[in-house]
Amino acid sequence: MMQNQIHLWAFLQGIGFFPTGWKHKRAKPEGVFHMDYYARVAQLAEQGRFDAIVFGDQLQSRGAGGRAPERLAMPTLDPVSLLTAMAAVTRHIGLVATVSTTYNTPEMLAERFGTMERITGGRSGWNIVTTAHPDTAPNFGATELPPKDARYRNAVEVVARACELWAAMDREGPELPQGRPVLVQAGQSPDGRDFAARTAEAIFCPAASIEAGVDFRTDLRSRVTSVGRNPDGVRIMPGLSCVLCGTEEEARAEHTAILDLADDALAIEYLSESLCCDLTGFDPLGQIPVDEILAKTLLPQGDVARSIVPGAEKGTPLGEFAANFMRHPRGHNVFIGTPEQMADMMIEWRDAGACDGFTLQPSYMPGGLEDFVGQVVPILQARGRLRTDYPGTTLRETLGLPAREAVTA
Ligand SMILES: Cc1cc2nc3c(=O)[nH]c(=O)nc-3n(C[C@H](O)[C@H](O)[C@H](O)COP(=O)(O)O)c2cc1C
Repeated sequence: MMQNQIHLWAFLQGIGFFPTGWKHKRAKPEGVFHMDYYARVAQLAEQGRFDAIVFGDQLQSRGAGGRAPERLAMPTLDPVSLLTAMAAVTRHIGLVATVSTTYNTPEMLAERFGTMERITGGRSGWNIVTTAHPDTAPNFGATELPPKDARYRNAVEVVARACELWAAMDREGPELPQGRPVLVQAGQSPDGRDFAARTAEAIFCPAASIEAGVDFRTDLRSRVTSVGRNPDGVRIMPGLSCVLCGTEEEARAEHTAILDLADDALAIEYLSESLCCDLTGFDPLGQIPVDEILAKTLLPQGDVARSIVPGAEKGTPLGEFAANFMRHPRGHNVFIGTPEQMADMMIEWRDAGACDGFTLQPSYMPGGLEDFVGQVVPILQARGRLRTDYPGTTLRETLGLPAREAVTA
């Protein structure tokens, strides 16, 4: 395997990572419910020699917080079905589906991923989440989510049981190509990191700076070591979005132009969604309605207060606050510059131990992915840091992971 290889994943949810990305002239929002769009982007990611494509899940009720899906263009398609369909038009790329342990039984999980594993010829991965959105509980006959520590305790048992079921399927034959899906995780809290350390073979995380990446990876690797696992058996893949142009100045102007595609209404919908509280009836020129938000939000009040009170104290109008909030990339790294500079940055992060690779979140789709594959991938390949072909047929081989470890509750 090449030295300090950069792994690449593609997070292709919706029409791009930027909330306004779907309004970009090179976005294709009309494609999001059509297979030819997904075929095209899957083949493009494979052409760029990405390890895997990842899709999230959203089990909460739609319309939460006043969101209008047609405006934000973030459709929720079932990730297992979607990725299995993408397998039919690709040959090597891995397919990582996010599925919750809180609202699925081990038997359902074993069946779905067992099918995906066989149908994709060993390219399946499971991004294990416990579901954090409070609007989900009513869809499953409950009033509230279980507390986070209970969700993670349950997740350990669910994953261990699902692994037993895959082992049984494998024994009964025909063998599962990888024995089980590659196990992926995306939790950030101490409970989430401990869970990842016990189970995950790859981790999708935010890291806004190289220092944040080094801190996260160092912490995770030490947690992995302390449970007796090999830290080299875990790939850490922070999110990375980008705006690329021929010069840095042009890229900055393009970034501003994309953000400026938002109007007050879109920004307030996005804020409503993020705060789990419908603000669409409030005047964009009025004050931030702190008391109403804290009374109505479904999220922990302390977290919400931390994000809105400083703006309210400065007297920032609601519309302006919402527009600024949209510019904040949820803790992920957004690179703005030339393709050469982006390749330099990626190599620097990898060599500093800030990551094993990146989860690309194109700012708009499919144009953002086309630019990355056409302009950055050849530079990384020319510098010997990105593969020019796949090493085998399974996702485990592509990730260069060591032999599977047992997962026990
Ligand atoms: C990059 C990233 C992607 C995530 N994707 C999903 C998802 O698709 N579905 C979901 O229910 N949770 C998702 N989560 C949420 C986490 O799995 C987790 O439930 C949440 O971060 C709260 O747990 P924590 O406090 O341990 O981070 C994601 C988290 C991160 C950091």
